[in-house]
Amino acid sequence: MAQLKAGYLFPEIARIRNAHLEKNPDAKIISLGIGDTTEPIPKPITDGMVAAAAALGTKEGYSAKGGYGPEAGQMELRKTIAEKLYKGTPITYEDVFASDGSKCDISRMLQMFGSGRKIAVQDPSYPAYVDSSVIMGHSTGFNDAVKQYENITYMPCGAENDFFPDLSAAKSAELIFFCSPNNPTGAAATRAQLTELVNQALESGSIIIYDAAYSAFVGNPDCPKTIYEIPGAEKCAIETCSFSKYAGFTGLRLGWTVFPEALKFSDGSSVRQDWTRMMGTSFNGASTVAQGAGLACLTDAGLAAMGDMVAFYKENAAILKRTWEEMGYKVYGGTDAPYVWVSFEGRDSWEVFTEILDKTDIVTTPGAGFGPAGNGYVRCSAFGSRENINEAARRLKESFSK
Ligand SMILES: Cc1ncc(COP(=O)(O)O)c(CN[C@@H](CCC[C@H](N)C(=O)O)C(=O)O)c1O
Repeated sequence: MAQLKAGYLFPEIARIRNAHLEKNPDAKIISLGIGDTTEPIPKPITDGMVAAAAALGTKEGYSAKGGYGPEAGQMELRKTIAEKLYKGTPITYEDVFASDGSKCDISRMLQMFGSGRKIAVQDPSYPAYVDSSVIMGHSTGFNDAVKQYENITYMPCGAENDFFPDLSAAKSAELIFFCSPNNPTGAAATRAQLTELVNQALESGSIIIYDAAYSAFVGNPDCPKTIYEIPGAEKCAIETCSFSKYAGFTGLRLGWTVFPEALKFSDGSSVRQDWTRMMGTSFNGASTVAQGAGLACLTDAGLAAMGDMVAFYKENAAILKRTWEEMGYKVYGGTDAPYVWVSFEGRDSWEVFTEILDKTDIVTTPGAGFGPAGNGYVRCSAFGSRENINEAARRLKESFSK
C-alpha cells in the first residue's frame, strides 16, 4: 500500500468534482468522467430481479436459493452464459465463474497468482490493473522519472501505433492484461492482432488476462467479442467480463470470469482448480438477486433490451466524437466503445481536465490517470442521458472550439 503514488483515479475525480461544486454551488455539472451507466435497467431484466427477490420470501424459494450459493455461481446462470455468450468457442459452463464484478475478480486473481509476478499492461489502461498489482506486491517501487511502477511492463498504445502495442516488450511477462475494446482509448483489437497476442503468449508461457467489459459495444465484424474466438486462446487466456456496462449493473454487481479447463501453469497444474479454491476460500458468491437479474439479461427479451441500451450509449459516443471533430480536434475511439479519446497535442492532461471543468462545468477524465502514455489525451465517457450529452456538446463547442 505504501508504494501507491496517488489515490485511486476515480474517487479522485469524484473529489475534484465535489470541490468544484462547493466552489460553484449553482454549476450544473455534467459528468463525462467516471464510466458509470445512467439509464434505468430495462423492464425484462428488473422483472427477473424482482422475481428472484420475491422468491426469497417463500419457503420453497428460500430453500432453493436463499442460503450460501455455490461460489462459482448458480449452475443455470453459468450454463446460460456459456451457451449464449461463448457459442462456437471451446468454453463450457464449468469454465465460467459468476462473481460480484470484474474489478473484484481482477484483485482476487492478482492475489491468487502470488506476489512478485512479472506483469505487462497496455498503457493507458484501466487503473485497477496496475493499482491492484502494486497492492498485491507485484511491483518493486515507483520510478518517478518515467512515472511507472517497476517490475510492471507498460506497453504504450497511442496514435503512433494505432493504439495496438508492440507486444515484444511482454515476452518475459507472466501475466499480460489486455483490454479490448480498450478503456480508455476505445480501440478494439482485430482478429489478426489478437492472434498475434495469443500466439506470443502460447510461445512464451504468459497468461493473458483479457478484459471484455465493453465487448458488447464492438460493431466491427473483424474485432472479436471474446478472446476465445482465437484458436489456442483457451490454453493461455483468462477472460473477465461484466453486466455492468451491458445492462447497467454497476451498482447491482454481477460479472463473470472464464478459466478454461485447458489453461495450465508451466508445471501442468490447473489454473481453474486454483481459482475454484480461491473463490471457495475468499468469496461467498454473487448475490442471489443479482444472479436472477443476470439470468433475465440472457433471455431473448433481456438480450434485446441490452442491445438497445448499448446502442443508446453508442449514439451518445457518436455525438461526442462528432462534436470534438467538428471543433478541430483529433479524436479516437467512440465507435466500438463508450469512450472518446481526445488528443490535446501533448498538453498536460490534468491541466486540460481542469480547464474543461472550469470553463464548461463538464467532468472528464485526464488521460494521465490511465498511465503515462495517456498524457496529452482526455477521456470522455458516453454514459449519460441524451439531454446531458447534447448540452455537453453545446457547451464544449461554445468554449473549446479551436
Ligand atoms: C475495463 C474495465 N474492466 C472492469 C471495470 C469494472 O467492472 P465491474 O463493474 O467491476 O464489473 C471497468 C469499469 N471502469 C469504469 C468505472 C470506473 C469506476 C469504478 N468504481 C471502478 O473503479 O471500476 C471507468 O473506467 O470509468 C472497466 O473499465
